[in-house]
Amino acid sequence: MSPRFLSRPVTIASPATSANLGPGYDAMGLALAYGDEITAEAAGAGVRVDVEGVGADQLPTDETHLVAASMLAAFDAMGGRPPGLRVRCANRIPHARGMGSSSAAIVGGIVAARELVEGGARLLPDTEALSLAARIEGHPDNVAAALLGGLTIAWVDLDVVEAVHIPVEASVVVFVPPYEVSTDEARALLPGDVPHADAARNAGRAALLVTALGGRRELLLAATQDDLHQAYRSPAMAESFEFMSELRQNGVPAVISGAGPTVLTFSGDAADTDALMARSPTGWTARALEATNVGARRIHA
Ligand SMILES: Nc1ncnc2c1ncn2[C@@H]1O[C@H](COP(=O)(O)OP(=O)(O)OP(=O)(O)O)[C@@H](O)[C@H]1O
Ligand SMILES: N[C@@H](CCO)C(=O)O
Repeated sequence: MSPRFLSRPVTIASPATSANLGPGYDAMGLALAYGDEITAEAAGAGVRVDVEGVGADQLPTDETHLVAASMLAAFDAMGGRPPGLRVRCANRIPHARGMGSSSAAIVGGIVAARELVEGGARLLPDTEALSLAARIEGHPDNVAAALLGGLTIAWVDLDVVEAVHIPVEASVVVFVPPYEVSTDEARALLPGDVPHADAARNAGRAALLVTALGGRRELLLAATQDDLHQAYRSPAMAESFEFMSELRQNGVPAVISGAGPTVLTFSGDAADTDALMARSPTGWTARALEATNVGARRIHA
């Protein structure tokens, strides 16, 4: 039976996310208090998307737009689509930089669709929304953090994606370079196999990271060491890899954010944050951000 669509527009705030956090490749994600807003309404006929901010004049304006496509997939999962859909995106998350722009679009779209359907939360609960979002994105780490907020650890059993949400307090600085690297390009650089010793080391560091982010800040440098993906990807992001390595040599817990090329550091008090911001390479944008324990959510109507 086709669902009943609500007539009022909804606005969703969808957070940026940093995946991997060093050793947690394809599993760990952290939601950041910075993001995009999506306003959507089941109205008119056909699909129309307006974009302001990042991606305006570049992104499609029809049903192939990632937010619209994710909304349509969510409507299908809930039993049917409305005759028309109007979407307005106010984008702040930079694209193809490793800050989870595609996950914010996918999860924001799914949550918007859910809010436009009577009983949407029952028809598409978080458990199912997460698997749907991960299917669209191709891996679960960013979408889990975008949906649930906080620090998330996601895993996949057959086709079902599950995740735990761990509330955290964390301050970070993101250093966004002026160049893009798409996730597809960064994933294509990874080898099919890795040495057993590297995998074993990563497992230990990822486990340690949960404790480090739980308050044992002195462990963060050791806990963010990665041997599975960052170095393999360095040919596509040489400046980022070099900057991250230099920071780590100076004792700063720095990682490549997501699939890169943004570099993320965990920071301490305001003075530490200011000192880190001052190290931003010329032409890059440094931003001090807090983690948020809230995922994509309705903020108006
Ligand atoms: N708000 C958006 N609206 C529509 N399409 C988007 C939006 N954000 C991202 N995209 C699409 O996703 C692409 C970027 O996705 P990609 O997975 O390569 O990087 P990312 O999500 O920014 O980084 P990462 O996954 O490493 O954190 C963009 O080039 C665009 O095609
Ligand atoms: N785990 C993913 C995150 C980027 O979306 C990767 O590193 O490719």
